[in-house]
Amino acid sequence: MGWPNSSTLASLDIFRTIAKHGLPHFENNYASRGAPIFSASVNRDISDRGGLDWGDLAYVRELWTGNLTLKGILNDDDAVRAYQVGVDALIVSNHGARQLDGVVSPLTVLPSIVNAVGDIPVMIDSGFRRGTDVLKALALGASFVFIGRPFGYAAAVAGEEGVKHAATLLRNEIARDMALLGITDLKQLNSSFIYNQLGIEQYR
Ligand SMILES: Cc1cc2nc3c(=O)[nH]c(=O)nc-3n(C[C@H](O)[C@H](O)[C@H](O)COP(=O)(O)O)c2cc1C
Repeated sequence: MGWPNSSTLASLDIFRTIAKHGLPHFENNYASRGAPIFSASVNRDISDRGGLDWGDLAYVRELWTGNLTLKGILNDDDAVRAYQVGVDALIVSNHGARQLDGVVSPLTVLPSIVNAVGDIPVMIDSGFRRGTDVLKALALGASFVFIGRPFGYAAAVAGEEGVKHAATLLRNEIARDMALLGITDLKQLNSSFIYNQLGIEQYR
């Protein structure tokens, strides 16, 4: 198979887009056109999101009619604000504690966020490693639990087989833990499965 000829290339959407708008470029910081996206020798500035605010979320909501999920929520006020803007779901997350030092653990704030915006799915990630971690989050009201780095590590060690193996370990742990808790369906989980040592109101 040879290199596609020019008429094949022109029929590809990506080339039509590049022809019309130029090479893709980051525009989430400044409106001015930055460095080309394909460059080995450029200092990028994609870490400062200080220019983004709730108005941007409202704008995205206006433009995007599909499902909109907002990730990175860690307190009730932000959850309620996002809900009022019209997001369809939230992910309570500190991005794996890889961003701000000293940030709160998502599991700690989950019950209160679920309490604040209970009628949209509230999902969670950051630091979930074992079957019991997943079950704790579900018991505290999470609709879904995401796991990041463990699958990255599994892929690094053994590729697709590694990821399948990691998923199997987790699935087996969850099944065993459910048996140990005496439940047959995840829907049976609720906050009464968590011993509320601190007496936190929203756990009840
Ligand atoms: C290498 C790496 C890059 C990431 N990049 C982003 C990102 O660009 N945006 C984002 O919202 N989260 C990002 N995350 C965070 C993940 O989406 C996710 O929230 C986190 O890995 C979940 O925590 P866990 O890895 O402890 O399971 C990144 C995580 C890793 C490990």
